[in-house]
Amino acid sequence: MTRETQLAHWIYKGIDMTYLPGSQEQVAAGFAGLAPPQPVDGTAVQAVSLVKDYGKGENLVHALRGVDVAFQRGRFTAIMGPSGSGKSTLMHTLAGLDSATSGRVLLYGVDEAGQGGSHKRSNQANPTNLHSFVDITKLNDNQLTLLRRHSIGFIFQSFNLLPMFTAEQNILMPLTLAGTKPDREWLNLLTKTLGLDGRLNHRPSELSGGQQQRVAIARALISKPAIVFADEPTGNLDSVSSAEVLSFLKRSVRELGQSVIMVTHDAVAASYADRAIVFADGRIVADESQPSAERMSELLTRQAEMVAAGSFADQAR
Ligand SMILES: Nc1ncnc2c1ncn2[C@@H]1O[C@H](COP(=O)(O)OP(=O)(O)OP(=O)(O)O)[C@@H](O)[C@H]1O
Repeated sequence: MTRETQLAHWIYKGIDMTYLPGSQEQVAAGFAGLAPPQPVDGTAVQAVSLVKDYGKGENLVHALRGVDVAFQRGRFTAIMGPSGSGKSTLMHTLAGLDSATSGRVLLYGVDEAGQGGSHKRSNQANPTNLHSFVDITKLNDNQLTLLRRHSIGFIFQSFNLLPMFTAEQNILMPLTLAGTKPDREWLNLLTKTLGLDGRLNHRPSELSGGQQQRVAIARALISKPAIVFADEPTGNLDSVSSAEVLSFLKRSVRELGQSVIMVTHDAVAASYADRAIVFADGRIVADESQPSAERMSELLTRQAEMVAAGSFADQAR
């Protein structure tokens, strides 16, 4: 089982999905004793001095070396960088799938029950209470489960749909597991925007790769999450399906007000984003707005050359 499949299993199928009623007290414990952060207008999620080390002694690896970055609401951000630079670690730590060694991860627009703000009642993702936040590094496992279920959407490279269920059942899975009724209007808007009308009764094996990924996008958006994380969402798709999926991700940001952070190796995929961050050796080394494929290729080539020249070798581990 790959790490990605394990994560998907954990999020959508595993014991972690045992229904837990979302009580105020459960999650409120995660807010106790927190100093207010420096609010950055329009921030969806923010890493503050985020450090992640793996292993110990000779095996110590500094995957994140004190990362400070804020991701805006209603924006599409790409994270790029050479293999092993820390992209997945950042995403997993921001999403509460991996614990931080030190630092904070502030998720904004989430109320004290970890269930998102007033955006839950509208067809837009933007919460009105911009300054309500949770430091997810302070939450326990049950609190993180609730938070992920209600406020975070995930899109994986290998779709991770459940083969025995229809497209509609897969889309509704996060709500089914949470014991929540679907907002039919939102479901209709999502399936229409994603071009899934007429495909809802099909099982994953009856859908193309691109269609399966669009079902996975709808599943990620169905709970109107505060933030959506996409890990190489086009990694298993041909160029036509990739372009389709990236256009839908862009539309979900433009038209549905969603906030998307995508890890990708593909400079063309990054060019669909409003902003692209380049990672190297656990640090941000470039931050581009309105990235072009050419500019991102150039930055990635430069980083690859630095890795090949051993520029990070003295800091390795
Ligand atoms: N569970 C783990 N245990 C030990 N080291 C790990 C673990 N996960 C990641 N690392 C190490 O942390 C560093 C960052 O890894 P990470 O997977 O975040 O990089 P990445 O940029 O996402 O790479 P890729 O593009 O290849 O997926 C690497 O040196 C990696 O070997």
